[in-house]
Amino acid sequence: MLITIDNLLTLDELAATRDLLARSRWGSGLATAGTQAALAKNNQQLTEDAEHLPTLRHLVLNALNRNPLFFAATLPLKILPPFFNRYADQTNTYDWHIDNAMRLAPHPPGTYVRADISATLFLSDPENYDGGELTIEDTFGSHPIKLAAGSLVIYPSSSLHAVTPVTRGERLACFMFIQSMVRDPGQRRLLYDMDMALLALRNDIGETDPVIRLTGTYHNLLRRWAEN
Ligand SMILES: O=C(O)CCC(=O)C(=O)O
Ligand SMILES: [Fe+2]
Repeated sequence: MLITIDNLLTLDELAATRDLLARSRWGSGLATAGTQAALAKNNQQLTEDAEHLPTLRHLVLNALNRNPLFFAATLPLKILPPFFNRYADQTNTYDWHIDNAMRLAPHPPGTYVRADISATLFLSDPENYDGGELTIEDTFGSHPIKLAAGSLVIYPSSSLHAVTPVTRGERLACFMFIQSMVRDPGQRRLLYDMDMALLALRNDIGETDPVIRLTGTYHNLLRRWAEN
């Protein structure tokens, strides 16, 4: 399931994010790449000791946590602290890869986040760079994604994806990995569809007895499938 969320960041948050990134130094994207990803990855990334990284992470996590669509689509259990990347120099790119399944969490020490869902938050205006499409493959084909600054795409971490070379300008983004309460993408999809249909029904006809019963069924399915 590939879902976009427009305007995850407010204009003020987007401006603050860009300002902090403009005052940051970029390191090699290879810092968080495994051996296979290292062959595909040619971009830049904020290093873990970057001065503004805690503020940037706080800003993005705050925007995710207040967004009901993000919650409904991901059912987040754990979110790895977001990373920030940059593609520029007319060459940066990220070739086809699948994200690692398990990522070491900063705390508690020795624990892992299972990447069920990957997400990219676009931070540059699309007209200011060429290329840089995040291309995601699923059973329905290949989907090139290039969103307005401040908008987010989420997709299953199990999908093959790539970022095409940025041949003009710079592409700034924040990328993240989420462990869902519901591990299975098919079950997650059913819950999301049901949640959205219930939302529409509630708006159309209000909290009628069948709507209350169906909402109960949503929660009972979640109770059956959720893990923590
Ligand atoms: O830059 C992006 O949009 C995606 C980055 C990515 O796929 C990764 O870091 O694993
Ligand atoms: Fe990736």
